[in-house]
Amino acid sequence: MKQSPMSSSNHTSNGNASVLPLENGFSDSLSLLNSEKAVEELSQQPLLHGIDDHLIEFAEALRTVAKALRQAAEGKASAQAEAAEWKRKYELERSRNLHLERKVSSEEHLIEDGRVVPLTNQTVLSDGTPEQSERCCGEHGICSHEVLRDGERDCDARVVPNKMIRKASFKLSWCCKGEKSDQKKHDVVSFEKGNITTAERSSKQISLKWESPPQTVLILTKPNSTAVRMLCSEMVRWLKEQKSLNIFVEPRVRTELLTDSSYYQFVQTWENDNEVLRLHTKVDVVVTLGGDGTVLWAANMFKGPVPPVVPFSLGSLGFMTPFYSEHYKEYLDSILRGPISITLRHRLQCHVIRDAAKSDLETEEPILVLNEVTIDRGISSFLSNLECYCDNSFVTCVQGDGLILSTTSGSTAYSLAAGGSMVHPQVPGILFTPICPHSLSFRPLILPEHVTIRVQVPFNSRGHAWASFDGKDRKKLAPGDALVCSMAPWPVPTACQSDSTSDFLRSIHEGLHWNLRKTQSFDGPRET
Ligand SMILES: NC(=O)c1ccc[n+]([C@@H]2O[C@H](COP(=O)([O-])OP(=O)(O)OC[C@H]3O[C@@H](n4cnc5c(N)ncnc54)[C@H](O)[C@@H]3O)[C@@H](O)[C@H]2O)c1
Ligand SMILES: Nc1ncnc2c1ncn2[C@@H]1O[C@H](COP(=O)(O)OP(=O)(O)OP(=O)(O)O)[C@@H](O)[C@H]1O
Repeated sequence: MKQSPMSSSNHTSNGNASVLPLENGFSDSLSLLNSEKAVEELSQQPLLHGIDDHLIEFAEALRTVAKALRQAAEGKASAQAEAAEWKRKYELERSRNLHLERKVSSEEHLIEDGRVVPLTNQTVLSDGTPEQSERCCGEHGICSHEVLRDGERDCDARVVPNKMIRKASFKLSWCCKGEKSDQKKHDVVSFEKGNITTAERSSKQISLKWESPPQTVLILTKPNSTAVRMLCSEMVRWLKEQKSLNIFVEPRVRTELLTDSSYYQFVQTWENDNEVLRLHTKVDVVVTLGGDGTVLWAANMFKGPVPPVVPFSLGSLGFMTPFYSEHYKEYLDSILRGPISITLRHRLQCHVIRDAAKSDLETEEPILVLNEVTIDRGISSFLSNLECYCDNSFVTCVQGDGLILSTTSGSTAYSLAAGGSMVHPQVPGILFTPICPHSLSFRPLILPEHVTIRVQVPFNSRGHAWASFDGKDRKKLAPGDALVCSMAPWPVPTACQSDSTSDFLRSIHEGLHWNLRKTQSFDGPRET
């Protein structure tokens, strides 16, 4: 339809306030009305001889279309008129406020050395009007940090315009489990002038740059695999001869290497658990050869800080193993040079507190998990009954097969199988996923990383519960026992093949064939 020459005007020819210009591709209502009139005129002209029924039908159709368009335009016109009315009211209110503002600030002067000085920190322009120094949102915007002025209302609800309201100032502080810590204050959030702004992201792609060259590598391997064993001996030789590195392996692997050849005498190992506890002080890089289970194994060896882990894929799935073993030389070459993109995989720290314990501090050795801790009914045939608390607030009572408390790295493992969401490993959070809950309304939760979760086996529970850690180390929980779980201070830094996000997406595509569907054919019904 042709645009009416008057379509950009806000007024009709009879001077009535009408329709504002339309911005959605329609012509304005006036042109629609004109079209309808034209159709009307056309249809009322006497039929010329020879014009057949088609023309009548055509005119009827045009009239219907024009009528529909007119109705649409009228609807839009009334909405726009209403908007215009609101805008007018807003402008009126705004100019009244500005007027009051000027009045108040002119009353707020004090005499200093015989000069008139404004009380506020506003600059006064040459004409005496105060300059709006914080007008950052454009002419019609209201910013939260602007000083808002308002009036008190008298008993007849009339505005008495003399009271000035300022935004209250405040301070933010950070605390976790009762302890105050302002360390992150200016890293992540700023709160200058009463405005809270996220200055930085709390989690980012992390890059590791060596400040001195790595010297010692620990190689951990999946047992009972010929392919892994062959690759391990080849890699040890290359790292020694080409990179002159110190090499540590597990006692089992050293024995295997020496069975193959006495050449491997230089390979180091440990003799007892105490030496394992001190490994992080000697090892610069950990290489894993296996699947996800080997990465879990490596994480489990470090009860405190973990050196960067380079996971090579020699398993079937490999969500945490982005490196292809065929290209190990190129990968290791670039990793030893740095910088490396890493994913900081958070771990959960779990404590079992027995009923007999006098306080929550009396716990068994903490256990760190990279994937999850599972509390289930084990071999018991009874429904498990678990009372759950988050920072001492009651969450729910899980009645079903059990509960999974998972890290975001573990979100693609058991938690996924139990219906939990898949979460990017760099997202800080704890997944709370029930296993076969006997309830129609239970849904998995994701809780923030700073909380402490307590799972209590109630005294009235019919059976025991069993806790397992990354699928291992089962511990029996009797009625009255509890498991307390929070984020551990030592994450597992795993090297990325490209970056944390690309590696995560590639693993869910390749590992799970996530959302793989044949593309719908072009051939078929289509919108016209
Ligand atoms: N129903 C289930 O899905 C189920 C049941 C029990 C245990 N698990 C998982 O197995 C893990 C132990 O792994 P394992 O290799 O020692 O035992 P495993 O040899 O029995 O392998 C379990 C499978 O889980 C995969 N897996 C492990 N961690 C993963 C992760 N973060 N993301 C995606 N997949 C992952 C492994 O690749 C493997 O295919 C447990 O932590 C638990 O998450 C899953
Ligand atoms: N160094 C190790 N010593 C003892 N056991 C290990 C070691 N590395 C891995 N395992 C165990 O071996 C099992 C299998 O390991 P992993 O998951 O790495 O291989 P996979 O099962 O072939 O891989 P995928 O799960 O991808 O198919 C796991 O239960 C894991 O705990």
